[in-house]
Amino acid sequence: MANVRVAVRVRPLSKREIKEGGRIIVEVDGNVAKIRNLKVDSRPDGFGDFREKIVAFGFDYCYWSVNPEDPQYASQDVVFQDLGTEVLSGAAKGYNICLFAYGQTGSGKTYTMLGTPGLFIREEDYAPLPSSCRIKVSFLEIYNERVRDLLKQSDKKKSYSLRVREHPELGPYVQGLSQHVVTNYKQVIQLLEEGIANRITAATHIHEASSRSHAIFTIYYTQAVLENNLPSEIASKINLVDLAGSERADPSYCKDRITEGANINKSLVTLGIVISTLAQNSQAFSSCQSLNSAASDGDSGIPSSPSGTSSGAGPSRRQSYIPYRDSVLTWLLKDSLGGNSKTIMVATVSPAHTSYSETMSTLRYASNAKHIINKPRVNEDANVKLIRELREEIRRLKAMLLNFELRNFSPLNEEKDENLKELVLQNELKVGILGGHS
Ligand SMILES: Nc1ncnc2c1ncn2[C@@H]1O[C@H](COP(=O)(O)OP(=O)(O)OP(=O)(O)O)[C@@H](O)[C@H]1O
Repeated sequence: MANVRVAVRVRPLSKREIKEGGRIIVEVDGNVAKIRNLKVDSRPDGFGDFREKIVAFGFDYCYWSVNPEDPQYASQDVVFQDLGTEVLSGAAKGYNICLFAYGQTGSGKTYTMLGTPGLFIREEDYAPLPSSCRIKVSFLEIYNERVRDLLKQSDKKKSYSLRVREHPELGPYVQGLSQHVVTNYKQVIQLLEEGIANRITAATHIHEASSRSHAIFTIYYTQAVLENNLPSEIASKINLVDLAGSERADPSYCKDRITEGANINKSLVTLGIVISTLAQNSQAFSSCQSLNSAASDGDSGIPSSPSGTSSGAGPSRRQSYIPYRDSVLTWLLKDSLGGNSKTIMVATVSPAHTSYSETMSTLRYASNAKHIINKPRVNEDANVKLIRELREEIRRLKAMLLNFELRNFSPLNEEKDENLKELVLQNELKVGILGGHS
C-alpha cells in the first residue's frame, strides 16, 4: 500500500498580478507551504477575528518557482529530478503511474505537466526505445462530461462522443480511443504537441474550452521479460492528467454559467468528493488498524457500506461508498485514486494575495489527497507469477525431501517420503502445463 504523494508548486507572479500590485502571501519552508491572510494581518492584534494569520501545510515536496534568483528556486529540472524520475522508474518496474495537476486557472498546471522543457519526455531522450519495450500513446479530453480523442480529428462533432466502458479485469477504458505506436521519444512529443494543438483549436470554437476541459495523456508500456526462463510481459501505463481550473469546482461559479449546465464541473466536483471520501476511509482504516492489528490484512478485510456512514463510537471498519461513476473523469481515474496505481498530485498555486481563497482551497484539497492510500502492484503475467510460486514450492519441497531422507532411513517413514515426492511431482506437472516446459 502507498499513500498518494503530493507536491505543491508556486509559480511566478503574472504580469497582470504585478500590474495589480500583487503581494506575495505564499512561502515555502522545506516541505511546508505557508499562506498568509492579509485581511487578518491588517487588524490590530486580529481582535475579534478568529481566523489564523498564517496557515501551514506539510507535503511530500514543495517547489518555489517564483523567482529564478532565489537560492531555493525550483526549475522544471528540479521538479523532474523528483517527480519525473519517480514516474519513469515506477513505470519501468511495471507499476501503473498517475500524475495529475490540480489548481486554479493560470496557476501552472499545463506548464508543469506538459510544458517545455517537458517534465516526463525529455528532449535528450530522443534515442530509439529498447527493442524489448513497446510503447503506445493516447490523448483524450473530457469536456462537458463528453470524451474527445485529441489524436483523431476526422469529424469534430462526432469525436466528442466516445463511450467509457469497464473491462472486468483492466477496469474503465474509452471505447474507440486511438492508440499510437511510437518507436522513439521524439514521436511521443510530436503526438503530445498534436493533441495540445487540437485542444487549442477546439478552444477557439468552444468558448474557453482549455481551462474547462480535462486532458489525459496516457503512455502504455509493454516490456518483454524473461522470468524463470519463460517469456513474459509486464504492462504498465503512465497517466498524465491536466485538470480544468479548480475554480470550476466552486458551486457559486457554476451557477453563474447556467448555459453550460451542471456538467461543466461535475467531474471536478466529483473528484473532490472522491478524494475526501477516500481520505476519510484511509484515516478511519489506519486508526482502526492501530487499535486492532487483526485488520491489517489490506482491503480484503474491509466491508464497504453504501450508506457512507460509520456506526458506533470510536473508529469503525465501515468504508464509505466512493462515487467513481458519478463523473467521467473519476470513472476513468478509478485505479489512480485508491486502486492499482502509484499516484502523484501536483497542486499548482499563484503566490499573489488576489488569489488567496483559491490558493487556500487548493492547499486544503491537496492536503486531503495525502491521506489516500493506493494499492499499486507490478502488472506481471498471471501465469508467470503462478509458475514462479510453484517453482519456489518445488524447491522448498525438494529441500525438505532431501533433509528427510538423510535423517530417516527407517522403512516406517517411507510413506511420508512418498507423499513429499508426490507433491513435488504434482507441482512439476502444473509448471509443465502452464509454461509448456518445466
Ligand atoms: N513555474 C512556472 N515558471 C514560469 N512560468 C510559469 C510557471 N507556471 C506557469 N507559468 C506561466 O503561467 C501561465 C499560465 O500557466 P498554465 O497555462 O500552465 O496554467 P494552467 O493552470 O494550466 O491554466 P488553465 O487552467 O487555464 O489551463 C503561462 O504563461 C505559463 O508559462
